[in-house]
Amino acid sequence: MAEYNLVSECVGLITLRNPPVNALSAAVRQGIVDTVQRALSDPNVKSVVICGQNGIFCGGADIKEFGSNMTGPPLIPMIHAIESANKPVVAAIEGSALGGGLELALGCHYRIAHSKARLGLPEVTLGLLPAAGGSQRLPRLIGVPAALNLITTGRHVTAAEALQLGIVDQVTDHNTVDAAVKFALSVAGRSLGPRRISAHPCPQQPDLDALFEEVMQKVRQSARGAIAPIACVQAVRAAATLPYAQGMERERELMATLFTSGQARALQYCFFAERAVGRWRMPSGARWDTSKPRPLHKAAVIGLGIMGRGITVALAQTGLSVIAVETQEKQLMEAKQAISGMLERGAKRRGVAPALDRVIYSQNIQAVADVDLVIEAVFEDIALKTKVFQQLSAVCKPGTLLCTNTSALDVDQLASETPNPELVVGMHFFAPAHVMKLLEVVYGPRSSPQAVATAMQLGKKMGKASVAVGNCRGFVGNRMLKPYIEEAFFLLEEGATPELVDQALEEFGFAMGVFRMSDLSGLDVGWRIRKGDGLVEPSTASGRSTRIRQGRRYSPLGDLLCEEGRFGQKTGRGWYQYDKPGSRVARSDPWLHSFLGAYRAQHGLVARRIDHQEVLERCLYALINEGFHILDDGIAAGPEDIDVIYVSGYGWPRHRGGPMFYANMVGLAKVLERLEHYQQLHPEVPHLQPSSLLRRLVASGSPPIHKWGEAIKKLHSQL
Ligand SMILES: CCCCCCCCCCCCC/C=C/C(=O)SCCNC(=O)CCNC(=O)[C@H](O)C(C)(C)COP(=O)(O)OP(=O)(O)OC[C@H]1O[C@@H](n2cnc3c(N)ncnc32)[C@H](O)[C@@H]1OP(=O)(O)O
Repeated sequence: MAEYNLVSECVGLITLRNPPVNALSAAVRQGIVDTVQRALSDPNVKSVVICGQNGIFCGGADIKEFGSNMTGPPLIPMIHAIESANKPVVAAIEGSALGGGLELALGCHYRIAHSKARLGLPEVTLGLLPAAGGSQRLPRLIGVPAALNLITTGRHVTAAEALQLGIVDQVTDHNTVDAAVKFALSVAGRSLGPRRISAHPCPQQPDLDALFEEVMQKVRQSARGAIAPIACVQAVRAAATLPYAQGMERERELMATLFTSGQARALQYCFFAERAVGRWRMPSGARWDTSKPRPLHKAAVIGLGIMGRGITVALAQTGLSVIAVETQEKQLMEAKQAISGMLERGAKRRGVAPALDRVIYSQNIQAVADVDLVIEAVFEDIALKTKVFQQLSAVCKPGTLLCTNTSALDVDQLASETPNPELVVGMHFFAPAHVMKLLEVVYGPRSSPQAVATAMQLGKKMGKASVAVGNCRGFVGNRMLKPYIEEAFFLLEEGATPELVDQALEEFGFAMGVFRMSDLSGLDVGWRIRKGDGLVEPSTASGRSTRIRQGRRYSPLGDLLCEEGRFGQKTGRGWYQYDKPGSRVARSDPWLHSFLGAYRAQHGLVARRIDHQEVLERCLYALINEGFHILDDGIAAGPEDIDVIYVSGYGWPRHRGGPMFYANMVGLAKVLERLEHYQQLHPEVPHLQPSSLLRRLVASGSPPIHKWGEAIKKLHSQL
């Protein structure tokens, strides 16, 4: 919908009205077509201003329409009609002008932006390209290199940067619509030819071929198999080399390939999934919209190792006062230096003053007496954490929320050690905590809805994808990682190499294969956990029986490497070799290959040829299968929660939508069939046994992913 008013006697003011972001739905497009026509045909109107209601210009095309039959006037002719108008049209940009919203503004003759506005062409993040002329107009307006940067990354720019680049004509700190109306009055009657961007030639660029070759190479590398960034480069190339009309034709062709692609579906699913996880709910019936978060002013972090330092930085950057506690003086001084450095670097990047004085350092846990929330980040040891929780319960004022940054320990057990278990939740950060996007907020059966709401809101303020999950071993992310890693170990026993497994996973789109990731995070982490679980045994024994532990297949390969002191990057040796400890470039290691050969010989294993498909099926389907168990157990509220966790915290390629979305794309029946196949071959591997939820979903006709929630409820009620 678009509203029309005549203001200042001769300016036609068109206001887009489609809350919350004034997306260009069919009704809005129709409204724009009608109101523009009205303004142009009214002889009293000398110029036109387009703005959006509620302080936001336009969030772009209506993404929800993409999956359906699109009706209403198409965007491209609508924008052409504005550009070819014989009266000046000014875009008054407040809040956001994104995607189709910015393309609409580029069709206007002038653009005035509020200083707090943000502009961008983020279509690439949805698996698309700016196909309402954006890929053709932006390079003509700001030149090829800058346009390539914006279009291939989808990044949003501030009004100041937009002014510098030449995207907007004026920036105001005052009322943007008033400024635009004033501006529109001042340009009434001026020649519009030079203001029509489509009529501009693209600014000359020396050695265009070399530029595009270089950009294409970079984009291919960072795209990890995503097709939209490549199509974006091709579209900008068309703008640089073809007349406008032919460039538009090329833009349309490229968009046609992207529009119906699985990648676009996956990326748009991720967009909505990220928003859906904010609408959390607990099995108790508590929900996001009925649970009020507690206001937070002061927080504390206990334990200033790597995690505690990152958490302190993340808290201080949200504007909270933080008491950072570390009992050992030397560690406290080291942490203070490290935290100050991180805050200074972060502030420099964001162009703000560092929040150094927001952090107070103390060796004494008594210093946290008056904080609203504490995040405990001491060593991962249940006895130590229990002690800290007991101390906190005695020290903190009544009502202080007690959060534990554990990655695997039982949040409910910790809660039971405190007099107020309802105040306890897990906040599982990922290292480095001030950088990584993911936060698992873990609730136990006794966590209060308010405690969960507060932790979720805090995560959002930190800019994290916060996902509320139930309490179980490994929560969601690490629980699903276990079968994935185990399958990778089994594949090595059967004849694969770390290089082969990693290559298959990286070609699939993972940032890093499982073995490179293991080298980065340290092999000793898993070793310690397996020791704690009583799985690690002396390495001298051989034969099949030593590879069955606690009644299931077990591979001691990781343990054997640790016994050799090969902990990964930090020791310069792991599944790969490195130039020196701490170095990041993984090189194939002949020692490892002969070690694998000797291991197979010792255990009577005959290496066979393993292809990429088997690697993907065994590692990914085992992980997905665990995801179905998690849904069945009610640990994650829906497949979106699992997918957001995997995309934002575990390097799962976003253009494949997350593991559960991927299973839906592959087909549940196919996933089930392959799991059954591998389970027959490896009966001693329980994680290959298809989950009963997967079986039930297939039996009920494999509903599409957005219907799983309903199906799960129905299946549970039939049990
Ligand atoms: C057969 C072949 C045919 C081929 C040819 C096809 C022709 C088609 C041609 C079409 C050409 C189109 C070219 C243009 C494409 C686009 O414009 S794509 C959209 C680009 N825009 C974006 O990516 C912006 C997305 N939105 C945001 O980044 C943020 O929402 C925001 C605008 C910055 C606001 O942020 P915030 O205040 O934090 O609010 P949110 O929580 O993010 O959002 C609030 C709710 O609004 C929903 N929403 C946001 N944007 C859109 C949108 N563009 N469309 C629909 N809905 C949107 C969002 O989902 C939230 O709602 P809930 O999910 O219900 O919470």
